[in-house]
Amino acid sequence: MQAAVSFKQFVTGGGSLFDSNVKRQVKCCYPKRKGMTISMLQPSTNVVAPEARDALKRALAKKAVGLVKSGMVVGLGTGSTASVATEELGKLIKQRKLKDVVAVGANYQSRVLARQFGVKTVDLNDVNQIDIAFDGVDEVDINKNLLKGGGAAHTMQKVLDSAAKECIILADQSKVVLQLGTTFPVPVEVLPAAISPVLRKLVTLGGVPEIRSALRKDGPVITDLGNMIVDVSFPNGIENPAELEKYINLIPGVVENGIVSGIATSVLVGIQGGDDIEVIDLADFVKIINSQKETTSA
Ligand SMILES: O=C[C@H](O)[C@H](O)[C@H](O)COP(=O)(O)O
Repeated sequence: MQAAVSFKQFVTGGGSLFDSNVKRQVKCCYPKRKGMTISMLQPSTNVVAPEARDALKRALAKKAVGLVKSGMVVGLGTGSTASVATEELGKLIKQRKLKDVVAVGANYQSRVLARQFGVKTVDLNDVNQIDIAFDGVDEVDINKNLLKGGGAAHTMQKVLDSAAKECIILADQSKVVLQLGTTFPVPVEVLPAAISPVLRKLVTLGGVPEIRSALRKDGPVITDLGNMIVDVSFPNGIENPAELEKYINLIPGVVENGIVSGIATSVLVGIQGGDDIEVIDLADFVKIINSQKETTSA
């Protein structure tokens, strides 16, 4: 918990699939799936109530760990969703439903949690490969481009996620957006000694950079890797995530940024309708949205 600089200052208008034109179309006629009234999705606000959010995270986590097989090396992401997945993984190991599973944690916190939940951790450099990685996300678009780094851990998350044969992203419905960068800034990890020139370069890319301040400590957030985090808002959203990801990383002094294109192999979306929770693939979620657009425009 270190974001003393509220993300709200970066909000440039809703970027959710349920906002803008799509919002009005989906609002009244969201279809039923398996008897579930998804019209309860509350598209007008696209806010998932905190109680529902916890239930969605749990459902996502259970679905994700169901993909793990005995003997696998698992990559553990960070954040509240990935933490629940670690907890669920620990349960399966404790119940002996999974054997010989080891995990690589993306940061200090994920390793601590793994040990707490009885998941054996190993160093990334001690394994030949990661079989499957789970991770949360701040935003995901319909092409599986991700925006990560709300917890300032995106650099090692990207290393783990890209090293994994399968990278499974866990997102509740509020994380799915039409365009990245509309509700979150892009976190950029920067060498402290290079902070000023990097800030200037980020402005030339059209960004509005702000150094992330620590909570309950004066001064900036310092990452597990000893660097600073600059949150860069893009007032019109991000048109080409893969391109911007590359351009930011080309700035000398930048360690890594939170745009993740071309790495997620699967995105699981947790949706809620009333008391019902369901986890579906992003592609199916998009199909539902598109079918509604067709229905309403017919
Ligand atoms: O650095 C943090 C990560 O990118 C998290 O995966 C992301 O912030 C999502 O976190 P949460 O699952 O708590 O919403």
